[in-house]
Formats: sequence, C-alpha cells, structure tokens
Amino acid sequence: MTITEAPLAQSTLFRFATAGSVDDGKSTLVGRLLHDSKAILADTLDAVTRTSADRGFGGEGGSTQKIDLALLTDGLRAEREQGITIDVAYRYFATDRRSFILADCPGHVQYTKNTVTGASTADAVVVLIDARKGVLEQTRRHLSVLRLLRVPNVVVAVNKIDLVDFREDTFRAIEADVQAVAAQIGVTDVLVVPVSALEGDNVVERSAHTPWYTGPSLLDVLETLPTTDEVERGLEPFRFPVQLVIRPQGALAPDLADADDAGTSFRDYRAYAGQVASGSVSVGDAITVLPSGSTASVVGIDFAGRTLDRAVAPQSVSLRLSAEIDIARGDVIAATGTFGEVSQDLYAELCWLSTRPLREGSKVLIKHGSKTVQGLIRAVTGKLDLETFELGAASGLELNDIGAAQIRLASALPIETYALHRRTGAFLVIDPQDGNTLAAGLVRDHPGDHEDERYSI
Ligand SMILES: Nc1nc2c(ncn2[C@@H]2O[C@H](COP(=O)(O)OP(=O)(O)OP(=O)(O)O)[C@@H](O)[C@H]2O)c(=O)[nH]1
Repeated sequence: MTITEAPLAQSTLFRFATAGSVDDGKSTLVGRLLHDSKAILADTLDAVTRTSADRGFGGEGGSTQKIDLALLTDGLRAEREQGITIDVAYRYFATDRRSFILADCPGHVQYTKNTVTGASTADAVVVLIDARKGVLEQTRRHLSVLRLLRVPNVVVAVNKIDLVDFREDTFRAIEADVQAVAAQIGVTDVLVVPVSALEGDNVVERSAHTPWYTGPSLLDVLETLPTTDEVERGLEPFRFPVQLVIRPQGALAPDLADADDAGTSFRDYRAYAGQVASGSVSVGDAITVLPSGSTASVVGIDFAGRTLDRAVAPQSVSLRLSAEIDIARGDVIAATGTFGEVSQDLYAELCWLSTRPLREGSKVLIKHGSKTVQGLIRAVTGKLDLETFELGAASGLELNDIGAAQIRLASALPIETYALHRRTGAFLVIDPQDGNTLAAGLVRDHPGDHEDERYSI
C-alpha cells in the first residue's frame, strides 16, 4: 500500500485511556508513565517536586518522602477545564518506540462517562484494579463498556501491588477473576500486569519485587500492541463526516494552481473538508452522501495546497466532487453501495451518564458528529445485569446503567451500526433543557435480527 504525499505521523500514534474507580491510582499511574519514560518537562517536574515537599507527601501507606505523581496529571487537567460537555483532554508523549495520545479524563464519580468518552476512540484502555480490593462491580461495568465500545485492546493493571507485599497469590486470584469476567462477556486476550504506580514497579521497567511475574511491563505492552489505525481503519468502507463546506470564492480555498487537471478554477473551488473516519478514497470513486442519498464521484482530493490521488484514515483532506449537490456540515460522504438504509428509527445500546433517569416517552436531543436532531425514547428494551451479563427487562435506566432503547428521530441521521463503524456508529443523548450529556449511544442492529437478547454483539 502506498500513501503518497500524506502525513503519516498521525497514523502511527497510539491512543489509550485509563479506567478505574476513584483512588485506584489513575493519576499516579499516568504521572509515573510520563516521569519514568522521561516525557515531562523539567520545569513541570520542579514544580511538582516543590508542591509534594510542601505537602509532606508520602503516598498511600508509604512512609518515605516521594513526589506526588498525581499532581502531574491533575495539575495539567486544571489548566484546561473548559466546561465542555464531554471533558476529555488529550495528552501527547513519546518514547523511543512509539508516540502516544492519552485520553486524560477526570476520575470523580462519573466513572462510566469518562470511560465511555475516553475509550470510544482508543486503541487500548488500561483498567486499574486496586490489589487490595480485587474485581469490583465497577470493574465488571468497565469491562462491559469496553466490550460494547469494541476497544481493540484491554489491559488490566493490578495497582498498589506494594500494599499487598507484592504477593503472587493475591495477584493470581485477581488475574483469574479478570479472565473469568472477560470470558463471560467475550473480551479476549486481556493482559493482566501487577504494578505499583507509586513505586514504579512494572510500569516502565520490570520489577525485582515481582520475580514471579515474567510478562512485560505496562509500557512494553503499550509500545507493542497493534494500533487500530494500522489494522482496521484503512480496511473499513470509506466514511468521511463533513466538517466544513468550502464554498466558491471562499477565503478558505487552498492555494491551488489556477486550474487543475479536473478543470476546477480557483474561483469555482467548492470542496468538503473533514477527516477520513474509515477506509480510503481515490479520485474517480463513486460516493453517496448520507442521509440525503445524493450521488457523485470524487474529482479531486486536496491536502495542504497539494492534490492527492488517494487518502486513507485518519488523514484530514478536502474532497471535490463531480456534481454540485447539497451537502451540509455533519453529513457523511460514503463509498457508494456500502451502507444500509438510512432510517429514523434508531436501536441503540446506551450508557446512561446522568443522575436524571431515562424514562420511556422522554424527549431528548441526539447529537451525532456535528449534527443534532430531536428524538423520542419509544422504548427501553433492556438493562444489563452485571452479574449475568444478560439484558433483563427494564422500563428505565439510572446513572451508570448500561441498557438498550428504541429511539424515533425527528429526521434521519447518517448513523450506522457501531459494530461495523466505530466512528460513525456512536452518538450522544443530550438533555434538551440544559444541554447536558445524558448518555453515550452505540447503534445496534434492529433487535428483531437477534432472537437471543443476551449481551453479545
Ligand atoms: N502504596 C501505593 N499507593 C498508591 C499507588 N498508586 C496510587 N497510590 C495512592 O492512591 C491514592 C489515589 O491515587 P490517585 O492517582 O489520585 O487515584 P485516582 O483517584 O485513580 O486518580 P484520579 O481519579 O484520576 O484523580 C493516592 O494517595 C496515591 O498516592 C500504588 O501503587 N501504591
């Protein structure tokens, strides 16, 4: 496969997120990763060292003076709290082997919200378990959500292993519980690593305190797991959510030659800018616009003032089309013949994120990419039982519940099944009164297609 004149750096980034209950040590773990992989700036480290000393930080159960690595994460978070609906910031760091983007979410109580948000685009999620507590209901919930989100790699870090005296039997018991839950919900190949985020054991370097553990350190795992971009995104059917319509005479037109080989003059330039969400597109390809169904073919692909023959996920480009069709921001340009019917009836899995419960008959807003339409909750079709991992009957959903619902949309959206399209199959449910996020939704097939309502996709 050749990708010409394209920025490849983006596709080699590895996206990961952390999930865990409050105080499991997410911030400390992230701080430790940044610190030991030497990814933090010296002045930041100085500031954190001073603040830790001022506070007499000794860590949980620790006696010696240490630096509070959680400050690295929390301090950076505070700088960018913006009151946006979904509060995830992305942090970049690099080791010799790989560049990382970490979806950095506040811990707090709304753990499901943060897990969903951070994990929905991740190549991997690190689930933290406190070695003293083992697998809790929240661990089961996190693993269920990750399965729903189809996160390609799940790594479990059994943290605070120092607080159980680095005991192998404690670790093995937790490892067995994790594997049992994973098998029950159909997550395969879960790696379980014993770590101490505070002391640094098995985070970046393998630890002498756990001679019985022969696997890789957490960073080794993160450096070697395959990325979704490399494996999947280029192979899926082409999808291109339109972020910006560039109109004729627009100041936004790129610096193209006066006329290119498709005969488009600068003054007539009309293009659709966005990021290739999945698959690839070449000049000459037939495309269909969702939800309108209009068709055309691609006559030009522009990137930073140059023209390309082909673009692949996750490149950001502008597409020029053979016909002037009505395309709005939020529409999706797709390869012709690769999607089902666009419908106003939506069947979805919902991760309910609000203290305001979901009830049948509620009116909500459905936000998909940059489009928002009204929706009516016609039926709650099930709620996940975290013991059996089956969908049981329910008439509503409460905070942190995972369930399924049927929603009637006021107008069709270019939404597809999440199982087929991770990036175009997800949406948010918004409270029409105050604009708060109520739920994250994942589009599923019509339930009639599945006789068995058991939790599996
Ligand atoms: N002994 C020990 N203490 C730890 C370890 N990891 C974290 N801690 C302590 O556990 C407490 C909670 O750690 P945080 O990193 O703030 O945990 P968190 O609540 O998951 O983080 P956020 O919710 O993301 O802020 C702090 O007192 C840490 O110092 C560990 O491996 N060993």
